[in-house]
Amino acid sequence: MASTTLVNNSIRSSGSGWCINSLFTRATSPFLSHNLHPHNLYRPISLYHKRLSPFLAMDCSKAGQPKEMPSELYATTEEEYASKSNLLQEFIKISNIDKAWTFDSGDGMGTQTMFSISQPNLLANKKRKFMLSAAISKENKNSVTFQWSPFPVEMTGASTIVPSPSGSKLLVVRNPENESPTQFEIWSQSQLEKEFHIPQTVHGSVYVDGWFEGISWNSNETFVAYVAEEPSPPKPTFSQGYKKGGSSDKDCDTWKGQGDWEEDWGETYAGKRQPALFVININSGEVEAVKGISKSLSVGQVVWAPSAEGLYQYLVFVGWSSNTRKLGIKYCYNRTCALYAARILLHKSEANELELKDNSFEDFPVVNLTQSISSAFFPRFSPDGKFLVFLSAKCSVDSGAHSATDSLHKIEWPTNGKLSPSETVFDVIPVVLCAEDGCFPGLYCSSILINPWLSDGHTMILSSIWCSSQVIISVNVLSGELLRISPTESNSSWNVLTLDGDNIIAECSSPVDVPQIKYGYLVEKDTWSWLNVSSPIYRCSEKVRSLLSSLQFSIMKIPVKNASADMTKGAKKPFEAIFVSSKSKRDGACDPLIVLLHGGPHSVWTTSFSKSSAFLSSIGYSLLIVNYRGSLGFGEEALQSLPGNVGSQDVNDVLTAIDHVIDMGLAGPSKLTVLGGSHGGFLTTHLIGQAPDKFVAAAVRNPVCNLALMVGTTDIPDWCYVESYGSKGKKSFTESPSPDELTLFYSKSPISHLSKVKTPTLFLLGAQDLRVPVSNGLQYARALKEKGVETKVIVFPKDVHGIDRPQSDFESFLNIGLWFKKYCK
Ligand SMILES: CC(=O)N[C@@H](C)C(=O)N[C@@H](C)C(=O)O
Repeated sequence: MASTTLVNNSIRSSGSGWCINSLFTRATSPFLSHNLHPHNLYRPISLYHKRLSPFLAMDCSKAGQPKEMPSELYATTEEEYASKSNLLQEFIKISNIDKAWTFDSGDGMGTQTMFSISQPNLLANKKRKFMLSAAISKENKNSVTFQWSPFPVEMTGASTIVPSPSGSKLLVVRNPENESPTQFEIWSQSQLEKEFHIPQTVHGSVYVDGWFEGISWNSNETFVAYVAEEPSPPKPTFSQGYKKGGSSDKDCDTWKGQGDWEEDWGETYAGKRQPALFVININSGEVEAVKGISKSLSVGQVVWAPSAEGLYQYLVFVGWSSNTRKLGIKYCYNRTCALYAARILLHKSEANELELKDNSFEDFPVVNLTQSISSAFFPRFSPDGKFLVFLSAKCSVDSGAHSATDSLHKIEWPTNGKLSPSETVFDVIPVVLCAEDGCFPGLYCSSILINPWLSDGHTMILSSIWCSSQVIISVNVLSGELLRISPTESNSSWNVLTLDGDNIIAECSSPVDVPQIKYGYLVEKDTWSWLNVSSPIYRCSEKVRSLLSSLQFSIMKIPVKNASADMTKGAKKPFEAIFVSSKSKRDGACDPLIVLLHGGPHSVWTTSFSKSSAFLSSIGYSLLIVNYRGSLGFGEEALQSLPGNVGSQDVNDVLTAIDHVIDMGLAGPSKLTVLGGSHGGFLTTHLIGQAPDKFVAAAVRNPVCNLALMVGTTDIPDWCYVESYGSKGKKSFTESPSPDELTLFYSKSPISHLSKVKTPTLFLLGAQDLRVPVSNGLQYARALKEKGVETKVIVFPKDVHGIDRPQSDFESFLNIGLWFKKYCK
C-alpha cells in the first residue's frame, strides 16, 4: 500500500487517504539506465484506476474533496489527471524484447525463432516474463514471413533460459527467493526431462545479471558451465557459551550471529560477494566447483573452448581481482579484468581407469590469457575455433573514467591445446581518438550475441553507439574491416537481436516510433537490405500510436563555445542534442521544453524509443536531450575532455544547447524545465544554481548534489576523484580524503551554488541506492526547503539507483509530468 512505501513532504493523507497516497506511491526509468531498455494481459484498467486516482476512487469521491491534497493536483482537473494516469499506463505496458534465439528446423523448411519478452506488471510491481515464437519463411529475396504462435507462454519464475547449441534441449534456471535450493530443469521439445535441486551448501543463486552472467553448454550438450554465488561462510552460533565453527546444534538456547562482514560488488549486487564457476553434468545432476581459481578472483562470462582431444576440456572466463576493497561494478567498465583459461576433467570414470587424478589444475594452473591488456571481456570463439575474440575497456581502466571507448581484440587459440600465459593480443578495432565527420567514431558495445558470426566464420555482427544513435556494424576479424550495415540515412536506433544464418533479426526504434522488428539480408557484397516484420510484440494502443505520429525528432549538432587552443581536436568538435517536438506548433507558440540529461557522465541518450520520455513528449512538452561532451559515441578525445571539468564544461554545453534551440525559435525562454538522474541530477542541480533565472521547474532522480558527502558513502568513491580531478584522480584516490580534497569536492558540487537556487524542484529518491545514497538528495532538498524554495520529495523505500520497479517508474513519471505542468502555465 501507498502508505508503506511513501515518504513525501508534500503529500499528507486525509482520513480516507489511502487512495491519495496510492496515487503517488510506488516506483522506473531510462534516466538512470543506459537508455538501452503488448497488450494488457491482466486486470481491466478501470479497476486499476480506482486505486490510482483520488478523483476516481470511491472512498474519496464519496467523502468529497480530500482534506489536504497535493498542491499540484489543484492545478489540474479530474479528467486531465485521470487521462495522464491512463496514458502513462498505456506507455508502460508496451513490452520489451530481452533476448531472442533462432533454431534451424533441420528439414530445410526454414527457421524457428523464440523471443523472451518482459512487460511491467504494475499491480504486482514486478516484471511479467513470457516467450513468443515464430516460424520464419523467406519465400524470395525481398520478402520474409514470420508466422507467430497464437499466444505467448508465461515464464514468470524462470530466472533465465538457455537453449542448447543444437536447439534440442532447453535449460531453465529458477533462483530461489530464500534459502531454498536453485532449480535446474532440462526440457526437450515435448517434456521436462530432468530436474535438479542444487542446495545452498553447493552454491547460491545463479548469476543472471548480464555482466558476471555466463551459462554455456558444451558442444555435445552433456555439461553446462555457469556462474553462481559461492556458498556463504558459516555464521557463528552462540549459546550460553560460544561454540567455535558454526555448530549445527539446534538447541533452543542458541542463535546465529552475523560473522565477519564481507565486501560485495556494490550497487545492484547487495550481498553478492563472490561469483564462482561451476559445471553441472546434465545427465546425473552432479555439480562441481571449478578448481584452481584464486579466491581473490570473482569470475563471470564463462564459455567452453572448442573441443579438445582427450578427457580434458578448457573453460574460458573473465576474472576481476579484488585483493582489497571491491568497488562498485554496475555501470563501471573501469575495473581491471582479464580472460583466464581453466582445464577441467570431464570424464572421470574413464580417467579413473587410466589412473588420472582430478588434479588437472595442478599440472595446468589457471592461465591469464590477456596479461598485456588491462581489460578483456565478452570472450567469443570463432566458429573454426582458431581464435578467441574479446572486447576491451582498456581506455576506461587506464584513465579511470567509468566507461569509455572500447576496442576489439583477438588471440590465436592453439589447436594443439597447449596454452601459454603470454598469448599475443592482436588489435581488431583499435580505439578511435577523434573521427572525421560522418566516420566511425569508435566502438561502444554494451553486449555481444552469444553467436555473433556470419557463415564465413570471420564476420561478427555487433550493435554499437555511433554519435546519438545505436547502429549495427559488421566486423571482419581477419582484416579489421568495419561497416555500418544498418541504414546510414536513418537517425533511428538499431539493435541486433539474433542471427538467422546470414540474415539479421533486429529492432529499430526512435523517440517517436515504438520498436519495429526488422529482417536484414545481404543483397550484394557490403550492401544490406532491411524488411519490416509485422509482429504482435510491440503492439500499442491506438491512442499511443496517434500521439506518437504527431511528433517528430531530429539530431542537432551544437558547436562548442569558448574552445581554446590547448583542447584536443576531439574536444572542440560539435556535440549533439536530440530534439523531440510536436509536428505542428500548438496555437503558433512553442511548447514548454524539458531539457533531459543523462547520467554517467560517460553514458549517452540514444534515439532509441523510451517509454517515459515518449510519455512526456506526448503530453505536450518538447524535449531537448543533450549529449554533452563526455558522452559515449563521439570518440575518446571528446569523452576524456570532461573528467576534471564536471560542473563547468558539461553545464556550459547544456546551456549552449538551450540557447541553440531558443535562437532557432524552437523553444521559448519562459517555459524551460530540466530533468536528470544521477550525474544528470548533478547537472540539473548545478543548472538551477548557476542559472537561477532560467528554469521554471526541475526534477531529479537520485542526484549527485554533494561530492564531499558522496565520497564517504558511495560504492564508487574513485568516481568522485576521477570526475573531480581528471585522470590524475585515479592515482590520488584514497578511502580517507584529505581536508583539501573534501574542499575541492564541495566546490565542484551543486550544493556550493545552493544559495542562488529559486527553482521549484521535485526529488525522486531510491532508499536502497548504494551508488548515490539517498542522503545526497535529502541533504540538498532539506537545504532548499530551509531557504524557502518549493520542493517535493518522494522516497521509494525498496528502490536502488535505477528507480525502475514498475510502480516506482509509474509514480515518478506521473509526478514529473504534473510537476512541470504546474509551473508551465
Ligand atoms: C558510474 C555511475 O554510476 N555514475 C553515477 C553517478 C551515474 O551518473 N550513473 C549513471 C550510470 C546513471 O545513469 O545512473
